[in-house]
Amino acid sequence: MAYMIGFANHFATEALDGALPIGRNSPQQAPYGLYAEQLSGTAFTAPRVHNQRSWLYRIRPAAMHGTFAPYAHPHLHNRFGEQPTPPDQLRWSPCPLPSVPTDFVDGLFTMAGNGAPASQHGIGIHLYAANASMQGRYFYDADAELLLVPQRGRLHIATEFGVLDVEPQQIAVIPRGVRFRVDLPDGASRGYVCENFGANLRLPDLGPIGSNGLANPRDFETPVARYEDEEGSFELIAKFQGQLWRADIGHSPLDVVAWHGNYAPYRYDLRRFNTIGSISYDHPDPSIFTVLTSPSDTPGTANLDFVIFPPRWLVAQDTFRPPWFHRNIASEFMGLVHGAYDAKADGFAPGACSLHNSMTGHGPDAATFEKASRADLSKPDVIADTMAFMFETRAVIHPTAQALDAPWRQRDYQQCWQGLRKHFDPARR
Ligand SMILES: O=C(O)Cc1cc(O)ccc1O
Ligand SMILES: [Fe+2]
Repeated sequence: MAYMIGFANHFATEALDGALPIGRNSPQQAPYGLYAEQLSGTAFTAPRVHNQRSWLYRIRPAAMHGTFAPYAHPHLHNRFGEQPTPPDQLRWSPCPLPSVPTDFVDGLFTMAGNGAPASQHGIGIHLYAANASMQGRYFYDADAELLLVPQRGRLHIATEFGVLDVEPQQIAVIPRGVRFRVDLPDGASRGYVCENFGANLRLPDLGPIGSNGLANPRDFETPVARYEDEEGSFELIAKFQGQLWRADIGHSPLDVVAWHGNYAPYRYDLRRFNTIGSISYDHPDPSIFTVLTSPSDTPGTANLDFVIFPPRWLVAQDTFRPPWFHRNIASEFMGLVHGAYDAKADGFAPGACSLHNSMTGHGPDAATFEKASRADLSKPDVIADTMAFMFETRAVIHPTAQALDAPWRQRDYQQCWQGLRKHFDPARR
């Protein structure tokens, strides 16, 4: 068994029998000559229900590496709102795949974001486009928990805690600080990354839905311990306070032989989401599709909601079934992993993204509106072959200058609503 099941369980796993000390975390001498090390993902004194930490039993402590020096990355940063943020609807075609060897770290491109790592709120939204596995280099993000949404190609993510294999329509979450290496078994690969500077992602409350539904805890998978005992001239890349740093490291930091605790990476297959919708009338708010949420200090007003639009039946009667026209105090960054999105007939291909900021009007394009307002509602409509998602956040999402200037930006995006005809006729009810 390569994975253990459950969301934020207290897991215990060892790659060598007896590597976990029994009955204490920090014995005078840990088994096999391992070093004991705690990794805390919440304040020591966070309420027990939210407290997350793990104990790692490793060949060398995480402190062993050279001095960090800035690592120049041309496209990755957290400087949001440096230039005016337009209230326009924004959309981008899929970003190009690299033409020269590029690994996951070098292939990151910052699209947008809000807040800041220093104040531990907000998010950074990035794309990655890469074609090479990380060779002799390891990465960690001290600023954020990472939500990875592959769109093309699988990711083989070797972490301190074990290995996560994810393919498009699955996601991976790497907690803040966890070191990892990304291998690309399929070559040219692409996807979305959300850096969550705020509270760690958790499952939303279900309220009147009851004790089952949406993303079920059993479907989250955390890797069993696996270690590398390797020495060499390697590189440790850190993201700290919005920029990258590099240090020499003489061994693989993925040297954890055993670990226990509830702060660990996990994966989830979006196709397992239990999608709930209206079986009478009206299209519900998209919060019904929340997979994971990062709460802010204001109840019900998330720092980040990760929302998906999976395959589903539309059966509502006397209802415009696709997403409605709307304006929202929250800001919405969307992507498409697979298939087509039911609010947009054209222009939103897998790998594309869109940004509808606070109070910016948006909704179905003209073609979708015309079709859905005449659809035969006596028949249920099944939306198959689709997997769109949204990073929704309470604060305005500032696109970066490089995103606004990107050649793959669709400067004519607004045109998709210009064909909406005037139907108003005071003589007709
Ligand atoms: O804007 C969008 O396409 C996302 C969205 C979908 C939906 O079903 C309802 C609201 C909403 O913001
Ligand atoms: Fe929306």
